[in-house]
Amino acid sequence: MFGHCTCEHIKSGSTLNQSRVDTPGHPLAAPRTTDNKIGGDLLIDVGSGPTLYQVLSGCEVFSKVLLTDFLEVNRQELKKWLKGEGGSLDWTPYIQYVCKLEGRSPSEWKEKAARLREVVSDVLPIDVHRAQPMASDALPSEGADCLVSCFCLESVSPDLDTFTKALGHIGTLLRSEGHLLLIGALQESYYFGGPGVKIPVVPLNEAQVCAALQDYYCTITIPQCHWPLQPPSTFTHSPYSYWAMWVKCLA
Ligand SMILES: C[S@@+](CC[C@H](N)C(=O)[O-])C[C@H]1O[C@@H](n2cnc3c(N)ncnc32)[C@H](O)[C@@H]1O
Repeated sequence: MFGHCTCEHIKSGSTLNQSRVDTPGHPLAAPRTTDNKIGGDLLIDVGSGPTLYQVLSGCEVFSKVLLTDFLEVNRQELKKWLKGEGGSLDWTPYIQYVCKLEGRSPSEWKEKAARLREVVSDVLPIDVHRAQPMASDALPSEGADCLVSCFCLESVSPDLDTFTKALGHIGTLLRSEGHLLLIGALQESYYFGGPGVKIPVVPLNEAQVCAALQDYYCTITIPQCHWPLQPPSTFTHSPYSYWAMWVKCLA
């Protein structure tokens, strides 16, 4: 089954490490640390899983954030953290680290956690394989100002064609000229969601991802940015890099 990584896998420690945010020029920190003027009313995180690192900077520059996932168990984990319930994943070191990336004091982490809890308005179901991935009343008719999606599309798509279509489906959630912030792994064919839980991934190269994007999006505002996994990952064989791109959407 593609992409069914849950909080139990994450808690086992195999899918989460600081390399996901510990990266020079990490695009998730970029809204606050570069000249790129990304921000607005609504940010949707596509395929959140049970994780929050991907919206730790975005929550500062959007007034509303929607988290989404296919699996109820992941949505429940996110809701647990948002409600401050015990037993949820501890995001403190990540929040402190992102504060540092943003040039703030790590001691400001509590303010960031409070801001995140304030702006996340819901955690909703999504299926990127459907032409309408979310319920029609889940977002404003004009669409979101920005989408972020991390390690989702390639891990839930069995082949390039499905990946490409999924990119088009999520584009329907985005307003005209909104931004898509896409992060993923290149040349990855599997990752370990937990000990012994091998999850298949469609291996993609940069040219394939760019071609798929060009089917639906335009104006690549920041070209692709590659960075090595540091430290080398124990949960994937993806050789050297994650991949990121910011794209403006066609109407
Ligand atoms: C590799 S995980 C990535 C999670 C998170 N974004 C991260 O960076 O750690 C892929 C996520 O996609 C979700 N997923 C599986 N099938 C999906 C689908 N058809 N549509 C949207 N998300 C799906 C899984 O539940 C899982 O949380």
